[in-house]
Amino acid sequence: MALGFIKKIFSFGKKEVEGVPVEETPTVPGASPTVEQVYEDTAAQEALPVAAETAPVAAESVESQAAYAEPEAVVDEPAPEPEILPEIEPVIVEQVEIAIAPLEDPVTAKIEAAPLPEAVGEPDEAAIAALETVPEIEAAAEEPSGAAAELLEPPMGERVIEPVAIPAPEIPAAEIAVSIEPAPVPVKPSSSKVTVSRTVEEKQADEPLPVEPEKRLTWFERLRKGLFRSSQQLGDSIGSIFTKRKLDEDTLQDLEDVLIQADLGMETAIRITDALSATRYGKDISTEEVRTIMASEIEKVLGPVAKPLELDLSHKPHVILVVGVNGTGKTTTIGKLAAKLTAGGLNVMLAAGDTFRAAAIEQLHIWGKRTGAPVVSSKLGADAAGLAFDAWKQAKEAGSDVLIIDTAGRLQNRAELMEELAKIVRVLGKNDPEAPHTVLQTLDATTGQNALNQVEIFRNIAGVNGLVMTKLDGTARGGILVAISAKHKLPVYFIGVGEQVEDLEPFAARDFAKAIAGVA
Ligand SMILES: Nc1nc2c(ncn2[C@@H]2O[C@H](COP(=O)(O)OP(=O)(O)OP(=O)(O)O)[C@@H](O)[C@H]2O)c(=O)[nH]1
Repeated sequence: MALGFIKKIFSFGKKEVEGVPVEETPTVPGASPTVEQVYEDTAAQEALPVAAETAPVAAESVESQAAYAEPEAVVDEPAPEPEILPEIEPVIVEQVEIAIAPLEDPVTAKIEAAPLPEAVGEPDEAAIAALETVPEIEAAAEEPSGAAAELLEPPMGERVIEPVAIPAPEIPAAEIAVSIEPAPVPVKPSSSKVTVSRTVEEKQADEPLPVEPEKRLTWFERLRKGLFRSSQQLGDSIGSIFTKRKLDEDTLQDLEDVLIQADLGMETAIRITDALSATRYGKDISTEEVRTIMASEIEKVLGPVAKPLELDLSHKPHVILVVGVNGTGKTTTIGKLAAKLTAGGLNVMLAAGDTFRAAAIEQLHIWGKRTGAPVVSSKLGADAAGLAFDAWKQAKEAGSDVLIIDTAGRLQNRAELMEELAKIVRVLGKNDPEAPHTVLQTLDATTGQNALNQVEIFRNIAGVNGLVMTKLDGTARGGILVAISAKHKLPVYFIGVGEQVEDLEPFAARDFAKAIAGVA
């Protein structure tokens, strides 16, 4: 990849959603295709290296790769789920009254083979029961006395043929349908009734068809679903404010309170109420109109921060340090991001800077295998800053384009841990005064107001210069991102909308604003 001192900007463009125009990604003439171009190529996406076998062999210098050469099972091959089979219970569907004739002719039972959906697997008790009963019925018919007499002249006036277990291998139950037909037998005139459970055949007709695997929602559907609850609550509150009331000082004040409660922040709340009063003061206004103006104002706040991630590849490696509170999705985001970058043809190296948790190191190795990115790690409890320093050297030697460093999650109020983070930043600067070039903070969308404080402190300590909001597919409260954007104006590069490798999407202001406001 031609680099030199040319500053190449790699940006991840936005896909057009519901009529939103695609933003053009600036490219340098003659430069290699941008990540956006490659990423948007579906074939390239599909060719995303996932299996460990497709991963290039990690650099020899990478420590502990051997230690993490786990069995295949560690990587993302889920064990096949046992088939969930519809349980068929014997049900007496219909009672058939049969006049029993003298026992001259046999009562027959017929077994028919009929293909069933694959989903049926276990031997059906009623089918087995009926099959088991056949020889008994036939035998009884040949010998009218004894067993037949018992079967055909039930003492209680009703008879249910009882199931008897038979060995499954002899009867491929998945392919058997059984019907027991009392006719064509001349039967004994009698008031006796035989109740036949025509269970299996009848029941099959009622059985649900094989269920198709659930269709995965698109990222935008997951975003909407994640924000649905909060946008619905917002809509309900707005509806209750404006029912039979005009837009006046009181309703505007009530609306402002509701918007603040939805984490949108004072600044944006005032912005929305100002926009409303400018055009609709003293008039009736519907919830839909309020929602539409709200979406438009939120988009104005988010538009300037919805930016593609820029990689300055005149620095080799471009260092991305990923920081944030515990469990906000740092490691997962690193894995997703590495997948995007490697799919775009970049050489990526990962560094397991969370030296506190063995599971975190292991998790990063798994992502490394999936994405074909070598992972630098050290033993548990090692100095994280030292690890970051070594990782940079190894990335330099290996000619990596990008080094992504994971860090231990920490609460922003843990001074000693925050100091450790500051040390990582300082140490990286010894190798390359401008490193880390990108300090990415992950924010959990299910967190409310606290996220504002998290950004404040991580920004001061580690120089955060970009954000990723994760878990927007959960029960998310996305409003806080609006407040953070209004206050910090930090670029928001991506949103996380699931746990899978492909569930990282470029942040699109209009989509997000509409999802929060609940506008179609
Ligand atoms: N639903 C959903 N889950 C996510 C998303 N991103 C991360 N997660 C999950 O959140 C959990 C925590 O993610 P991690 O990547 O381990 O978070 P972390 O910040 O590295 O955690 P620590 O190392 O403990 O600080 C995991 O179960 C992830 O699968 C997302 O966008 N959507």
